[in-house]
Amino acid sequence: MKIVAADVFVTSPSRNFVTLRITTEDGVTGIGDATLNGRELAVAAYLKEHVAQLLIGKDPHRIEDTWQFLYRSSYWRRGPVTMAAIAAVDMALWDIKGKLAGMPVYQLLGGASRNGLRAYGHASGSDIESLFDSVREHLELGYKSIRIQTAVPGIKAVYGVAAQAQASGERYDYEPAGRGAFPVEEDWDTRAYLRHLPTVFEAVRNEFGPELPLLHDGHHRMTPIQAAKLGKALEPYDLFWLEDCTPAENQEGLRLVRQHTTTPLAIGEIFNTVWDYQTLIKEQLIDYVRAASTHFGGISPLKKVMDFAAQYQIKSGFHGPTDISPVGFAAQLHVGLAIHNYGIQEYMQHSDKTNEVFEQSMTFVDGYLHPGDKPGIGVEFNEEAAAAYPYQQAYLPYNRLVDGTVHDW
Ligand SMILES: O=C(O)[C@@H](O)[C@@H](O)[C@H](O)[C@H](O)CO
Repeated sequence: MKIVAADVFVTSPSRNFVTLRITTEDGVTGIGDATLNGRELAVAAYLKEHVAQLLIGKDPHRIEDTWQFLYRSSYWRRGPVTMAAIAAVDMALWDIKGKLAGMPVYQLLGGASRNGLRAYGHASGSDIESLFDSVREHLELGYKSIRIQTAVPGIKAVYGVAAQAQASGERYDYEPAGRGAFPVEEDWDTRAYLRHLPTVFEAVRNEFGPELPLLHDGHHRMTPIQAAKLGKALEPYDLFWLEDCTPAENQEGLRLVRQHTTTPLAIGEIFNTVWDYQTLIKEQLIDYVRAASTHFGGISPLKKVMDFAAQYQIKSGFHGPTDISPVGFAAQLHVGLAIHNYGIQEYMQHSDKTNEVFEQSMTFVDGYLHPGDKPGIGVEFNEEAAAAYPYQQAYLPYNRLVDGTVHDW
C-alpha cells in the first residue's frame, strides 16, 4: 500500500489550526495536528514545501521508519516547527493504521489500562468571588480537579485569567493568542505574585475543603529560588501540582526547587523531544510530564517518554489547551488510556465552531475523558467547514517588568 497525497489545511474556527491529511491509494485517510500557536504558517510551510512530497509512494504502515526518516534525514533536529510537522505525520499514520485494523489507536498501543481519564479544568477570576464562581461552574461541568489562576493586585493582565465571560458556544476558559498584527504587551511583578498567591489558595481551601485536587501554573515566570519559595509557601494547601515554575530550558534549576519543597512539579509543555526530559526524569526532578502529542513528534514519542518516565514513578499530565486541535487532543487521549502511568489530562473544551470543523468522538462524562471506539484517532476533518474559516494572524502576548525589561510570559 502507498501514500498518494499529503494535504495541509490552515483554518481558524475561533482560533488557528494546522491539519495534515494523508491519503492512501485505497482512499483511506488519516489526519494529524501540526498547530503551533502564533507560528502556524511556519509549520504549514515546512509540511507543504519540505515533507509532503517525501511521503508520496511511502508505505503508510511504516510509522516508526517514517518518523526516523523525517527526524534524521533533515539533519536539523528538534525544535517546535520540525517536531510539530513530524507529529502531524505520525498521528495521521496511526489514524490510518487504526482505520485499516478496524480498531481505535489505544487498542494498538496495548489496550485500555483504565475506564476513563481524569481531567482538570481552568478556573480563574479577577477577584476571590469571581474565582469561586468559576470553580463552582467547573464542578457543575463535572470536573473533579481544578486549576486555579487569579489576577494579582497591581498587575493589569495576568496569564491564565479569563478576560471576560465568553459568548455561548465560545467557551474558552482562557484564550491567550490575540488576533492582530502585533503581540499584546502584559505586565509582571514576581514579588507581588509571590505575596498574593498563597492567600488565594488559603481562601480556596477554606471554601472548597481539603479533598478537591487543585493545580496551578507558574507559566515560566520565576527563578529557581523564587519557585522554591512558592512551592514551600503552597505546601499547606496540598497542590496536585505546581506547573512550569521556572523556564523549562534550565533543567538543572529544578534541582534547587526540589531541595526545598515537596509540592509536586509538572513541566514540559514547550519540550519537543524525549531528550528534553532526560535530566528531569533520570534525576526525578519532576512528578508529571507535560508534553503534548502535537509539539512532541506525535503519538510514538509520547508513548516512549511515558515508558521511560514509568521507571521513575513519574506520571502523565499532557498539555491540553485549546491550541492543541481536537486531533492532537484525541491522539494523546489514546496514549493516556493505554499507558500504566497516567496522571491527569488538561481539558479546556473547544468552541462549537472548532467542533464543527473537527467532528470528535471523544466523550467527557462525570469528569472523565474517553477517546471513543471509532477506528483510528476518532476525529473527522470537515474540509468544507474548514474553508469557511480562513487563517487569521494571531500572536501570544509577552510580558514586561515595571522598568520595561522583557520577562517570561
Ligand atoms: O498550561 C497551559 O495550558 C498553558 O500554559 C497554555 O495555555 C499555553 O499558554 C498555551 O498553550 C500557549 O499557546
